[in-house]
Amino acid sequence: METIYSENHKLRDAQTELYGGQLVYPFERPSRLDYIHERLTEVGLGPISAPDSFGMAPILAVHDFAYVAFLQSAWDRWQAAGFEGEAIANAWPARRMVQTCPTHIDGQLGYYALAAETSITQGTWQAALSSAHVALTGAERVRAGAQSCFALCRPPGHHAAKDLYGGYCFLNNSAIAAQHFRDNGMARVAILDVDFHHGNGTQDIFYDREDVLFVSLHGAPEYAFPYFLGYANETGTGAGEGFTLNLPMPPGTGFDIWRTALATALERVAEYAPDALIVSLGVDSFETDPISFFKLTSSDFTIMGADIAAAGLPTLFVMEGGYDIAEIGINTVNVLEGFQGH
Ligand SMILES: NCCCNCCCCCS
Ligand SMILES: [Zn+2]
Repeated sequence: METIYSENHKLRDAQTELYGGQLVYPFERPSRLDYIHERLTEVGLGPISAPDSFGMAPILAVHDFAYVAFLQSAWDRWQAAGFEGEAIANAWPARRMVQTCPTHIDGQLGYYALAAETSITQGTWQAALSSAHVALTGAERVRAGAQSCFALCRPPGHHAAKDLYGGYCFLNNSAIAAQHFRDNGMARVAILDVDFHHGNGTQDIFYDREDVLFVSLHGAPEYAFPYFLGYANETGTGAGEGFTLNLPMPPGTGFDIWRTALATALERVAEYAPDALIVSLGVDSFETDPISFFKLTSSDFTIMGADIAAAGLPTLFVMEGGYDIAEIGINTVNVLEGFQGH
């Protein structure tokens, strides 16, 4: 299986994350991809190729123009406003307040942020754009006939909505790839999100549409970020009714239960009969992930890959989360090796 990868991810080098009332070194850090890259090379999964550029059109096919303009200028405007630290949202349009975008950058951060843990820094925009181009390049490989491809994306994307960032995400790489498939001849695309966290952004982007099926396995929102989306009763709206399937699971869930949910998810995908499958591949369902609460083992990820392969669909894997850094390489590549059958 070919991997698409760019060193540009290192431009996203935030030094602070708000966690437990402290500013800590971010869980979503550049070294995550070093461990995956090292493991890919170690097992010889396949060629590792640089992304092509796709400009801004595929980004703007998913994300609002004003939101993209905000992302592009936020760091410079934050610095110009005289703030010392990294750009972190701290005021939101809460209940019964107006959803009007303020002029000041400090207000705009809160208008566009869904969570406070994710800072914006110098290079964040460039890294996010490059990450989307990694996903688009992988999509092009699948469109050209590859049975599978791995888009080693960083920063991740599945929490980002058309006009929302947070959960370490700025541009929704999987959604951008899905829209690219739709804009280039594919009638139906399925997105399977196996990251521990609900892909609220991906769900939101396609929620009223029947041409993209969204299925997610995740920590129950009563207990897990993003907390405010991902319930089983969210099934789509309008034309999209029935084209969102959420499979939330409680703290402590192990692979026996998780795999049953995967089977349910894949049944829905088979019934939908898409032209391609995009897997939002987060491996934070791992038993010792520091910010999650599922109990999958490294060998479970191999089985996960094999189960997904059984769907028999052209498959684009898009890297999302995974924060047990020492094990992220093994766990991620186990999925891909399991998918390939060895
Ligand atoms: N107390 C946990 C806060 C989690 N904050 C964001 C997690 C984003 C995961 C992306 S895959
Ligand atoms: Zn996650």
